Amino acid sequence: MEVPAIRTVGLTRLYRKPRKGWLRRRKAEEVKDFVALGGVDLEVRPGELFGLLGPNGAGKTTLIKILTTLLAPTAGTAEIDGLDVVTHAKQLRPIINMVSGGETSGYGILNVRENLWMFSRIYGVPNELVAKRIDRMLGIVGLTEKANSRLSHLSTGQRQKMNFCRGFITDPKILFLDEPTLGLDVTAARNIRGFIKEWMKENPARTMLLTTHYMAEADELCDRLAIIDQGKVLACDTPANLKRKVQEYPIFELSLSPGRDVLSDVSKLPGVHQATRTETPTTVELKVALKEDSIIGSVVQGVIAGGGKIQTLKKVEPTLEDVFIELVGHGLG
Ligand SMILES: Nc1ncnc2c1ncn2[C@@H]1O[C@H](COP(=O)(O)OP(=O)(O)OP(=O)(O)O)[C@@H](O)[C@H]1O
Repeated sequence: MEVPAIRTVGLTRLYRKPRKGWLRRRKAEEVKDFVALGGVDLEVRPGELFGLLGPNGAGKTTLIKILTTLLAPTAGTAEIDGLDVVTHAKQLRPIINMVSGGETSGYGILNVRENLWMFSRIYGVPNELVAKRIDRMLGIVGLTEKANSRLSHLSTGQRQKMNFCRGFITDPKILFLDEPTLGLDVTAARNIRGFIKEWMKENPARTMLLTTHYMAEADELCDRLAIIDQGKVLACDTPANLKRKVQEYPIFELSLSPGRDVLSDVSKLPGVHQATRTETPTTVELKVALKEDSIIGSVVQGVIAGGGKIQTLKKVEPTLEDVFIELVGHGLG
């Protein structure tokens, strides 16, 4: 039987949250446990590019930290390539690597090439391979010109690119990417997504677990994904199957001029399954999932009666955000 690349059973992590006055009186009854992960069961197959999609605070980083042996679970088990993250941490560390968006790793006084060389050698990458891999990765992220610049002289985005390189140069069997495109410009993020796909195709034995709260990124990259909120997995499937689940409700997007909030009026109309509102500096976007197409007539009337001014109206295909809204009743933002 195939050994799963990642397997968790009832994985739970509590954080001790000090209540007010904790510094003065640290009594047991004043400390309340916070459930960051509440019994997560997951199985990722070898070769899969698996996504974790969830809002801020959902538990994604906590899960990745446990899987990469940086944090101990409170209960449940987690295995990487058949090795338990607690009892076999030492054996599994050489086959994994992790990139965390927004993380500042490396030494400021070393330049980019020296930092990458150091991390590769710590992992035991043969010296003759290191230079080649560093050059390739720097080229991919567009950092070749900064190879000899000190880390402390790089911008935040450039450091993030170096972090990204660091994750790949050890050629891990299982790679964890926590928000890899966080804070990167559009072109850099696109290049990185392209490289992620290419890297996975290069060797079918590689597995990747990626967290993101960019839905388009999850949709574009992931073979399967788990939607996670408040420490629980709400759904787990391919992006296409997840979207199919919400296809029974036609979805319309109305762009309105800023003005009175008509969301609650629209939500109460018969035949409206879900309604959400997003504000941009110039417009208000109203998204409605309806029991059937014909209901849109009463939605338009309801918006106008409520004082809303409609700029555009279109029917749209469901996105992963619609799946998320269906599952938790609000958007990811
Ligand atoms: N060291 C800690 N002590 C107490 N609570 C913590 C700690 N680390 C995380 N938490 C809490 O656990 C929950 C999950 O946090 P986590 O960082 O795993 O979320 P996330 O899904 O990665 O969020 P984001 O997208 O914002 O990075 C949050 O409510 C957070 O406040």
